[in-house]
Amino acid sequence: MNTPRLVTTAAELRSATEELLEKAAAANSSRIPSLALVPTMGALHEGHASLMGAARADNDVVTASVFVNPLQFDDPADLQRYPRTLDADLELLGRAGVDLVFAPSEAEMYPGGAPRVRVSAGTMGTRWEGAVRPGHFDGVLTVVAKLFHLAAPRVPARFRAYFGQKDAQQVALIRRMVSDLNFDVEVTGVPIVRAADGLAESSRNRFLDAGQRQAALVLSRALNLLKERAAAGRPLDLPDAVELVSSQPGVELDYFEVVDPQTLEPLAGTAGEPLAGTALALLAARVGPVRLIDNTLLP
Ligand SMILES: Nc1ncnc2c1ncn2[C@@H]1O[C@H](COP(=O)(O)OP(=O)(O)OP(=O)(O)O)[C@@H](O)[C@H]1O
Ligand SMILES: CC(C)(CO)[C@@H](O)C(=O)[O-]
Ligand code: BAL
Repeated sequence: MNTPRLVTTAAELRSATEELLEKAAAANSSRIPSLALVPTMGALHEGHASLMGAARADNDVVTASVFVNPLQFDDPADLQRYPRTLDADLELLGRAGVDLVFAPSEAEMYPGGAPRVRVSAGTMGTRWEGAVRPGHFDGVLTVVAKLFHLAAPRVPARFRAYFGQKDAQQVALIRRMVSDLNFDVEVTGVPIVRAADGLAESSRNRFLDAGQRQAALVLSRALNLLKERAAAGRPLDLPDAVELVSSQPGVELDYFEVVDPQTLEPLAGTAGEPLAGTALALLAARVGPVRLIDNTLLP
């Protein structure tokens, strides 16, 4: 097993990145090396391992960050109980072949306290997850912008960043930020990893008991139903899928919509007509102590 190098300050991250990129450039002088950044909040699982695997397959140097970003939590209790498991995370990152782990303290990331100037996610960040967690996406984009600046190569290299499709609204917003604000980074979205029972892997799944987990399976079942209908060219009948979830005891639906995958605007005609083109079905629900999100691309 490779042991990743753990750095906790911006200065260490910069010099370790430069050293690894120079080594990669010397080992293969026929092309410029590539650097991958995989941002996480830790408590890593198979979903994260898949992100690391995608980054490892395509790049010379892979950096993962582990930072529970207080700016993106609107609920202090959620922030306080967010699982922090750095030792186990380092083991997983080692097995995944990650080179460098950036795990800064809050004081390192926000030396002056909460930043007064932030990236605004605009109206795209006030829908769906943003409606339920006000300010969440401003917090996400602000920390991601900072991580891009901190991790970016300062020697010639391609720079790529990897995010999971599980957080589909987050990936769409990060892509918009990169294009609207001219960040020099290529964004890759990695498919959702699910447990054998169909539940999308999430750090928060550990808070579900067996009955709650069983109830939560209705979410992926409802998304699959839409996927099957879309693949067969049949009307989606979204209200029927919404009813399937709403009638499951123990599951409280926050939203369930079919939207444009880039703009996240709702698509018309999701009840009676077959789908024209591609779409994203996305939902969030509260199950026992946790909020779960899930989505699928259609068809
Ligand atoms: N099941 C999954 N499949 C693919 N990517 C995932 C999965 N779970 C998380 N990711 C991705 O990993 C990155 C880090 O996510 P994060 O650390 O918030 O994990 P998480 O499990 O989504 O946590 P939580 O759901 O509790 O917030 C994000 O880009 C996220 O989309
Ligand atoms: C992208 C991210 C690491 C920013 O804190 C977080 O939102 C996450 O883990 O998805
Ligand atoms: N993966 C999204 C991080 C959060 O729930 O804050």
